[in-house]
Amino acid sequence: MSYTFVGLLGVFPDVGKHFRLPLNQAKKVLISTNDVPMIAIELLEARYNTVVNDINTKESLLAKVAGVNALFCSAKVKLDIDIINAAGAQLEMVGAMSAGLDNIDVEELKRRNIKISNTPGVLNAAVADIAVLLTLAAARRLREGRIHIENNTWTSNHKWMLGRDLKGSTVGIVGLGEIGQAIVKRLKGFEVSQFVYCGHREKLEGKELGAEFLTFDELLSQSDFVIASCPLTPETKEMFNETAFKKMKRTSVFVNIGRGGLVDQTGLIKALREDTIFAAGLDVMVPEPLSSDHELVKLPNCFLSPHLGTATYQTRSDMAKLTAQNIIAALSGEKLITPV
Ligand SMILES: O=CC(=O)O
Repeated sequence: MSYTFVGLLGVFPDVGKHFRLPLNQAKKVLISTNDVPMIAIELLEARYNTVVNDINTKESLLAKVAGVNALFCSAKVKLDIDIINAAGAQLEMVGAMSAGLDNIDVEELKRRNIKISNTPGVLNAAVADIAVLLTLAAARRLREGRIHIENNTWTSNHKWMLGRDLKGSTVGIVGLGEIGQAIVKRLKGFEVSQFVYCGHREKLEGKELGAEFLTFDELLSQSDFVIASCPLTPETKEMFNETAFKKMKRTSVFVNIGRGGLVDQTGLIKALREDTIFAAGLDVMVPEPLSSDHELVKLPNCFLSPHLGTATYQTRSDMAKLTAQNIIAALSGEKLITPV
């Protein structure tokens, strides 16, 4: 590169975008969803033969994935062994624009030495904010209150619509990963009296946050708020079932920002209907999207949000950029930024 051109880049950084030749047109990247923030598309298009498609079914992914070196994927379609086989032996990298990997056959990808990345870190704040929102909304009966306004049944009575306090409460975090820790940091401002958590092992971060490590059963019976912030794995599948809800306090609030599959929804519906627990706030459920006539939608003590955990402009943009940067690292033979 000439000094003049390098100098020009310093003064007009955008010039590089127009003059830079694709580094490797021979490498093919498939972005499997067309709703990805532009930043990621631009980063990849500038370097590789990049195809953007809106893929919503397994059949269309099977048809489009053949011959790609890297796949930028969203959670719309399960990435199973059929897709991996259809891609072909040249597949080097799968970049997931999500923290959760329950939709991807990670084991099979690893067995074939295909690199994988996800997007931890950049989404912690947004997801933790939603957890706080759901905790407060469920505890203070926001859905029920709204129904009363709509039905003209708003009552002035000192015993009407009483909720549960975070102040002085015990909050139990199931899965004290980065998101769980971000939730604790936020809730500290609400004068919670004790934080407890459970998971595979006691963590230094738990000690630093002043949270006590308990077994799952101890956490259920001692917590006023139980917040699920763990990944969905065969081990955690439906861990919140009828038995678990029975171990919780009748006054307790259950919040889920992990995955819908963590919950046996029939058990949850029963617990909410029979006042085994006080209320629930869910950002994730099964299936997604949930149909409007689903029992969970009808329950007044269940506050739902449609999987909005990472849905902010900044977070989605950061997730897309990180996914693209991981793909670039993989295709350049460099270390991934956030490998799985
Ligand atoms: O649910 C969102 C994610 O896993 O990123």
